[in-house]
Parts: sequence; structure tokens; C-alpha cells
Amino acid sequence: MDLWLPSIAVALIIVLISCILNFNSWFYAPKLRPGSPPLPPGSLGWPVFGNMGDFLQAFKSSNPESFVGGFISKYGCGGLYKAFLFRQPTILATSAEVCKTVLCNHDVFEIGWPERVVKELLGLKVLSAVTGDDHLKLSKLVKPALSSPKAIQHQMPCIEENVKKLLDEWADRGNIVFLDEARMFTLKTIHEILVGEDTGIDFKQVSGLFHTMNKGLRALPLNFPGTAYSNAVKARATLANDFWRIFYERKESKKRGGDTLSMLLDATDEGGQPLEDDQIVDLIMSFMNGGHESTAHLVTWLAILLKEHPAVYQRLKAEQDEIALKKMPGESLTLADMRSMTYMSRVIDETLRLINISPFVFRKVLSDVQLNGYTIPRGWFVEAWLRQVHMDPLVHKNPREFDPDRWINEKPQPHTYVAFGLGNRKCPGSNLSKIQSSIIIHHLITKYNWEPLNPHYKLVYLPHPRPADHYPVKITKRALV
Ligand code: HEM
Repeated sequence: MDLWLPSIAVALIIVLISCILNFNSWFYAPKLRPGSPPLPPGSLGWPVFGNMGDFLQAFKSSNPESFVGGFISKYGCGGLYKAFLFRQPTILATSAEVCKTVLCNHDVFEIGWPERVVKELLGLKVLSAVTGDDHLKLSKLVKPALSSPKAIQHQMPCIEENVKKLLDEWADRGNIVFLDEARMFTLKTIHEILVGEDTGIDFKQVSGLFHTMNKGLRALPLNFPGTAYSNAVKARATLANDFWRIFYERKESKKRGGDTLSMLLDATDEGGQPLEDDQIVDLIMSFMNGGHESTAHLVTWLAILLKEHPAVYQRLKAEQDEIALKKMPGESLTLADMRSMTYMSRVIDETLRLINISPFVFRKVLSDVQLNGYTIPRGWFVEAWLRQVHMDPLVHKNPREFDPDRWINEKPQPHTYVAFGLGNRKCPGSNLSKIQSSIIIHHLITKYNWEPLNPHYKLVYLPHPRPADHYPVKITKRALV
């Protein structure tokens, strides 16, 4: 009797642990049709939390690759693993080929924000919320407002004027925190590009509101006072007030220019239908949101990596000095100048590959699909792990090395560079962010010097990779020669 009790207790504990460990698999794994291939290998982790603990541990360490690396070393290099992330049963798509399949097959893999998030935070009719044919039609209608020759003609002088003012102001101040200043700069510039004039908005407040709104996008959609989601909904409402005011002022004034708002006001679809007012307001807000934070990170990382790689710095400086020397004082950069910045373009691509500002993007599975001998079940989420595509040594040789020449030496396949995504949802602001960073780095490298005040910064990876101290630098204007 004395021996029975402890044995039963041990057996019960084992059963309990096994129930806890297998709860997600029992609860979420679907019954597959007889003869269907199995789910991909992997583990759905702990109840409620799934694999979030491993994910956070990896992304809070100095080696975020260890998260996917754990799946690869346990389950092989198949490029597909089942997991449980962000409260959803999820397939991790980690190889370049699988990511391409996921991002380019919109009839099966579509964006799938919860309805409530679309309604309360994103806006019902913005690019990242609409799906299928509606998405195709909207893309066709709004992309020219960001990347047509007419749009670029408006963007370039606007960016350059702001850059010149900004860099002089930075040099006057001496010490600045690079990422914080770059954020303010990209926010002001994208605002001018989008709405074309001073609208009296408070940029510091707007930056904070977008930050609060973005935090809510991945939070539990519980609208109770004090939750991240509720704060995000309030932030969005405050932002929307500002943007409706700007919209009405412009609509009533009938003034039009090369700015995005003018182009959206005048845009019509194939049937001659204009965009609806609330859609234009939501689109402008979504571009302003998507268009400042990521570009500010890109510019900051360019400044960091150039300082850390003197040979790349010297080569880029030589290319940019040659362009600058051909200019009369005050003469602006032209599109032809931008096209001649071939090394700059490789440095930017390599920075985006190495840093992975958007480490992954998600899709919802619309119907059961078989891929590489596995079933991906309907209703699950797929995370296309863009970061792994860039950091896979089988795709990019010595992936941890910063080597802008890999883009000519390795001649990589187009789907192995996914910094801006792939397929129909590829970032519509990719050109704009490259133009903006090229112009700022052109003026910075040809006329100023910057020295990091803390070269031994600590790196953090969430929500975007960056130095924990946001990269404080001392900036000085070069003497004219
Ligand atoms: C370094 C800068 C940037 C990076 C790394 C970046 C990255 C990305 C990525 C990876 C996607 C694809 C998302 C997906 O497949 O679900 C995307 C989409 C998007 N981006 Fe960007 N982006 C940048 C700059 C910009 C700028 C400047 C704008 C606007 C002016 C912008 C607006 C958007 C929008 C609206 C979408 C949604 C497109 C759709 O769903 O059709 N982004 N971006």
C-alpha cells in the first residue's frame, strides 16, 4: 500500500505533464482526410504560450537565428515546421522556395488580420487589409501615387530640401541620437510627400501615436481601459481626427500637386469610380505609418555599417564624391544621378539583407494545401520567415558578413532577396525608401563626418533590430576643399 501511493502520484504527474505538453496538438491539429500527407514536423509547444518562450528567448539573445535553428536541428532542413506563435497554430516557412510559394500564391495564402483589428486599427479598405481581386484593383490604383515618375519628381526635391536643412541642424547641435532624429526626419518627409504642405500637425505627438497604435496590432484585441489594444484604438482615433481635417481642407481647396493625397483624390478605377473619402484618409495614414519607422531604421543601419566597414565607406564615398563634384553649388540630385549610384544601391540591399527590418510576414491559409509532402491546414497561419531566407548559408555565402558585392558576385535569384516581401503584396514604398536613404547618405557622406559615441552598443531585435541606445553620434561638417 505504502508503495502504491507514490507510484500512482508519479503516474498521475506523468499523465498531467504529457497532457499539458500535448494539449495544443490535441486541441488544434485538424483531422486530415485519409491519405493526406501529414502536418509538417515541429511542436506546438505549451498551452496558450506555444513556442513564444523560445521565440522571445532567441530574439532577446544575440542570436535570433537560434529560434528557427532549433527547428532545423531537431526536424531537418525541410523548410516547413509546425509551431504555435502569437496565439495561433502556425506553419513556419523558412526556406527561400517555400517563402516564395507562400508569398506568391494569393488564392491560398492571404493576409488575415482579425476582423476587429481591421475595423478598429488598420482601416477596412487599406492595402494591407483588402484581399483577392479587391487588393489587385486597389494596388493598381494607388501604387502610381507612390512610385510613378510624377510621384518621384515630387518626392526627390522634397526629400533633398529636408535632408540639407536637417544635416546642418544636426551638425550645429554636435551630438545627436541618430535613430531618434532619423525617425523625426522620415516622419516629416513622408508627411510632406503624402500631403505636400505644412498642415500644423505635431510630429512628436503623431510619432508617439503611431507607436502606440502599432503596439496594439499584435496585442490581444481586448478593448478594456488600460490594455495595449484599447490604447491603440484611442491613438488611432486621435490620428484619424488630424488626417480627416487635412483631407477636408485639401478637398475643399481643390488645390492639387504631385503629392500622394492629390493623386489619390484624382485617381479613378477602370470604371471611372474615384476612391471613397474614408478610404483615402485610411490609405494616407497607412502610408505614413509604413513609411517612416522602417526607413528611419534603414538610414540608421547604413550609418552604423558604413562606420564599421571602412573599405565599404571609402568606396561609397568615392562614388558619391564623384556625383557631388559634378554639381554646381545648390544644384539638386536628379533621377540620372540616382541611377548612377550603383554601389549605393548594393550597400542598401546588403544592409536590408543583413539587418532584416521586417523579419517575417504572416498569411492565413484559405484551404488545405499540400506542399513538399506535407499538409498545411486551412485556417492556420503561415509565418514567411524572411530573416531565414537572408541568413541561410545555402542561399547567401557567409550570411553574417556585410558584403555589398555579393549582389554582383553571387548573382542571387530574385526570390532570395525578400527585404520588401514578394508577390502582389511586395512593399509599394520600396523605391521611396531607397531614394530617401540614398539622398540622406549622399549628403551625409560627402559633406559631414559622424563618430559613434558608443561603438560597443548592445543590440536588440524586437520590434526591429537596432542598437539599444539608438546610436548616439557626434556629427561635424567637413571643411570645404
Ligand atoms: C526600409 C523600408 C521598408 C521595409 C523594410 C518595408 C517592408 C515591407 C514588407 C516586407 C512588406 C510586405 C508585407 C507582407 O507581405 O505582408 C511591406 C508592405 C507594405 N509596405 Fe513597406 N517597407 C518599407 C518602407 C515602406 C514605405 C516607405 C511605405 C509607404 C510609403 C511602405 C508601405 C507599405 C504598405 C502600404 C505595405 C502593404 C502592401 C500590401 O499589402 O499590398 N513601406 N513593406
